[in-house]
This record gives sequence, structure tokens and C-alpha cells, in this order.
Amino acid sequence: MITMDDIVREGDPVLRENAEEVSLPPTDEDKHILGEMLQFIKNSQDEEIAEEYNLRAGVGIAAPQIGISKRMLAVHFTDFKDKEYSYGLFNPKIISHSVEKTYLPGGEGCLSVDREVPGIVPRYARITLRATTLEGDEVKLRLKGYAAIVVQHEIDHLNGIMFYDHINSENPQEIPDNATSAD
Ligand SMILES: CNC(=O)c1cccc(C)c1Nc1nc(N2CCN(c3ccccc3Cl)CC2)nc(N2CSC[C@H]2C(=O)NC)n1
Ligand code: NI
Repeated sequence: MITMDDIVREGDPVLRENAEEVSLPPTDEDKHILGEMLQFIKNSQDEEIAEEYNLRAGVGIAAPQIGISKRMLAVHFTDFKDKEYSYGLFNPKIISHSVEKTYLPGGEGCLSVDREVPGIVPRYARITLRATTLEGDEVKLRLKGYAAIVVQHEIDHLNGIMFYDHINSENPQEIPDNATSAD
């Protein structure tokens, strides 16, 4: 199982690399890894397991965060409208997005960042995504609000971008004019 010991922390160059496309159909090894990533996220949200294995809670993880520079990510969460999202995705690609932006009022956290980095992280409010799921289906997902934020945070990891790269260093709490809070 994946534990916090497998999570690469900021400073490791793999987090600043452009991850490689996964060749499709995915190999059994790639499917196993992505399945383990999804299981880690579920475990991190289970009070007993998280306590037992000292896991930090997250709703998403990208392969570079376990030292694998491949375009794979896993998300598992319920959004503010109680819609469940549980996906392992290969080669996710944002094919269109809104002009409007959104953000988490509490800022963002990252399993690879062992410190609080306060500030508003502006993200597209709505995205349309193409990807291949863990089950091998090619999907086109239209995401908004929290789901859009989480997936953009994880796709950033595939492009060597950390959430704090988006924070306005002059005024971290500044809310961009075309941004509304996700809640
Ligand atoms: C510094 N301030 C903050 O972190 C922050 C502070 C307040 C509010 C928010 C909303 C913040 N922000 C933030 N909170 C989260 N969680 C809320 C708690 N939750 C969770 C915790 C326990 C059990 C189950 C679960 Cl579900 C896990 C997820 N997650 C992310 N991110 C950024 S997008 C990827 C995602 C991620 O998985 N990060 C590890 N940001
Ligand atoms: Ni992260």
C-alpha cells in the first residue's frame, strides 16, 4: 500500500518535471499503480486507516507525487452538492475551460507540501476534460466548482506546477476580479 513514506516532498525535481504520456492501452503495471493511488486517497479519508498508518487526508494525488513521472492521477471526493467523484485517470487533458475563475476560500493544501502556504489559488471555474479511466474507457468530463479545482490541482502536478505558483506574491489574499468562491 502507498503510505506517506512514498510521497515525494517539494524540492524533489520530479515535482517540477513535465510527466510523460502513458502509452494506451495501459499496462497491468500502470493500472496497478493507478489503482494503488486511488486506494491511498480513499485510505487517507478513512479515520481508522489514516490513524493506523498516519496518512494525511487528501482528495487527489498525481503520479509524480509518488516519484513516477507519468500522466496519471486519482481523485476521490464528494463536492459541495454531494456529488461523488472517484476516478483514476490516464493522460487527462483540459480541452476547454471557462474564462471565469474560482477558488477555495481556505486556500489549498498539497500532500507534497509540509507547510501552510496561505493565499488564493485562482483556477478555471469550469473545465472540459478528456481522459482514459482506470477501467479503460475514454471519457469527456465537464467539471465545475470543487471538482474543477481538485482536478486542475492534480493536472498541475503533471506539468511541474505547484499550487503556490498561482498565488499572487504581492497580495496573496487578493481575489481576481473574474473569480467567485467555490462553495
Ligand atoms: C491550507 N489550507 C487548506 O488546505 C484548507 C483549509 C480549509 C479548507 C480547505 C478547503 C483547504 N484546502 C484544501 N483542503 C483539502 N482537503 C480538505 C480536507 N479533506 C479531508 C480531511 C479529513 C478527512 C477527509 C477529507 Cl476529504 C482533504 C482535502 N484539500 C485541498 N486540496 C487542494 S486541491 C487538492 C486538495 C488536496 O487533496 N490536498 C491535499 N485543499
Ligand atoms: Ni498537490
